[in-house]
Amino acid sequence: MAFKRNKIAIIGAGYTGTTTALMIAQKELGDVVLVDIPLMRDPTKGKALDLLEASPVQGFNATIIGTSDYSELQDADMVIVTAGIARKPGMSRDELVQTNAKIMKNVSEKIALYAPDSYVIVLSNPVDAMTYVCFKTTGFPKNRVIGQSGVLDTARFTTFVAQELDVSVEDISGFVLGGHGDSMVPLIRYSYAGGIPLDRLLSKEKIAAIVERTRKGGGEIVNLLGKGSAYYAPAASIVKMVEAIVKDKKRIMPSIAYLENEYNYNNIFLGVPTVIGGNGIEGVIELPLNAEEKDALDLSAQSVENVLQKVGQFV
Ligand SMILES: NC(=O)C1=CN([C@@H]2O[C@H](COP(=O)(O)OP(=O)(O)OC[C@H]3O[C@@H](n4cnc5c(N)ncnc54)[C@H](O)[C@@H]3O)[C@@H](O)[C@H]2O)C=CC1
Ligand SMILES: O=C([O-])CC(=O)C(=O)O
Repeated sequence: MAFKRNKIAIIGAGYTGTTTALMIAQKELGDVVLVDIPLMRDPTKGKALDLLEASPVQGFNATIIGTSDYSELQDADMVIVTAGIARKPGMSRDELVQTNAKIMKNVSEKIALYAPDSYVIVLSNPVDAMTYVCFKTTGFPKNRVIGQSGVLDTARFTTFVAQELDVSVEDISGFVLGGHGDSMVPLIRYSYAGGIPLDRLLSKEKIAAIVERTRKGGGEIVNLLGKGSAYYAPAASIVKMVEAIVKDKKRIMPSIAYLENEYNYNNIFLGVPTVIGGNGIEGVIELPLNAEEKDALDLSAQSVENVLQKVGQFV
């Protein structure tokens, strides 16, 4: 049997979806199918064609098609869901729940129908709850339904630390856990600059300011843009997860995983350290947390639970 390229579908051809498509194609991770709702003209086809026409210039090999026909998902190896609305300045992500849960349910039914063996990465907000809706609607096993937040939140954290220390971002490592909201939990005890614990290099006050900026990192961009939300760093974060799966890299990164007793939580999707490889989420790593860290994680989990209360009718 001949080898063939991966087929990666992206549902939602807006800012995050198209940026993700470009990065996937540039890295030759697979052929891309962009899916969006039908409109009078055909912007999804137009965006796909424009992306494809970048391939001879940059020298990447991938087909990119745009469609509103869900049957084009047929046999996709991976599906990325970015469909839905984004928040406006002054809104919280949680305020998107009613609109996006309806969209997520609809989209998830299509994924289950046309791509029943696919690995799904969810981006749409509020992402912890939307990943739950996708999991319940598709009926896929928990290793194949993954939400993206921790890679992005950690990237924001490491960006701010590197700026503060005036050192390379490559030398900063950290871990942001919990829900993708203002109560997310950057774990300072597990954060390093060149192997040196962060609290040896930065004052308590500086660290507290970075934690606060990280928690509000999405809102900072929403306010600066005025319309829409972040898309370059979110797309880069999804692509890191896609690459870990299609290349079976078994990378350790935070992702939104279904928990069955890990960290003492049940029947919830929450950001935790995971191993991501050819089987999707191959494991959840349970870090020992001190009382303060566990309290912070409990608070964050509670805010995800509060949003989950509102998706009852969609699962
Ligand atoms: N989890 C995370 O870290 C992040 C999450 N987000 C979230 O991702 C979502 C997308 O953000 P953007 O791409 O910036 O928004 P966008 O508005 O640019 O794109 C969303 C696209 O979804 C499409 N869509 C709506 N209903 C659909 C359906 N039933 N089927 C197919 N397509 C449908 C829209 O037509 C639109 O093109 C938002 O909910 C946003 O809050 C954004 C950044 C980071
Ligand atoms: O802030 C938003 O609404 C989009 C998002 O989740 C992020 O950029 O972290």
